[in-house]
Amino acid sequence: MPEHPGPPLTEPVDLPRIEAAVREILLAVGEDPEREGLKGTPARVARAYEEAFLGLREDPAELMSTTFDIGHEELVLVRDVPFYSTCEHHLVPFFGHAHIGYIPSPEGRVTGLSKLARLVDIFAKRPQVQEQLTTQVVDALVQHLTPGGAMVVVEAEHLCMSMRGVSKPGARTITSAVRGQLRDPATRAEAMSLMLHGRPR
Ligand SMILES: Nc1nc2c(ncn2[C@@H]2O[C@H](COP(=O)(O)OP(=O)(O)OP(=O)(O)O)[C@@H](O)[C@H]2O)c(=O)[nH]1
Ligand SMILES: [Zn+2]
Repeated sequence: MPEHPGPPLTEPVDLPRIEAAVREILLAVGEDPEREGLKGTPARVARAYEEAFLGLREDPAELMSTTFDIGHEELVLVRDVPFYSTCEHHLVPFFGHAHIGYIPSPEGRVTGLSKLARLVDIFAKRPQVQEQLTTQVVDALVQHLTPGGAMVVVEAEHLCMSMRGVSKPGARTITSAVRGQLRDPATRAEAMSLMLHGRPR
């Protein structure tokens, strides 16, 4: 599969295959998959992965097809959108908040605010790295809304850095991706301060 998002997958998740794999993992760590507490686990994990990777089967183009003719050509910003994603290196969660801004253009389109939050979920619900999540959201805005500018900032904690490995709970990673007019330093600074103003440290 390409690193960059391809078309949405049409085949459903192969739940029995995940179940078999989870059973193998349990056996490999020395557990008994037949014991009472673990009996339903492979099936539960399969459903949990299906949910965690829903975004592989969702289409950003379809989501962004609801648009309005509002005639607003100033910054639109939705901030503090919570998300949960899955680190593609360790298959453990990373989670936090996304801030999404864009400047509509006369030749472009304005979409519903909820669609910006849904767009984050479409890309978060895939095996991901934070940088790629950030650029995929901003590039989808550019592709589907043809805005004057677009900017996405993602703040997240990675459980692969908190609960294991380097063990640094509380460390937060901030990534940003900026396109078009929002690359102008003054506009970018304004958007960034609106995105991060008053956030708890
Ligand atoms: N750039 C980037 N790195 C990430 C992200 N999520 C996890 N990582 C890093 O991916 C790296 C994988 O490193 P490896 O050395 O292959 O794996 P590892 O031995 O498990 O590394 P440690 O996590 O340091 O124990 C780690 O440094 C993680 O912190 C992400 O979203 N973006
Ligand atoms: Zn990781």
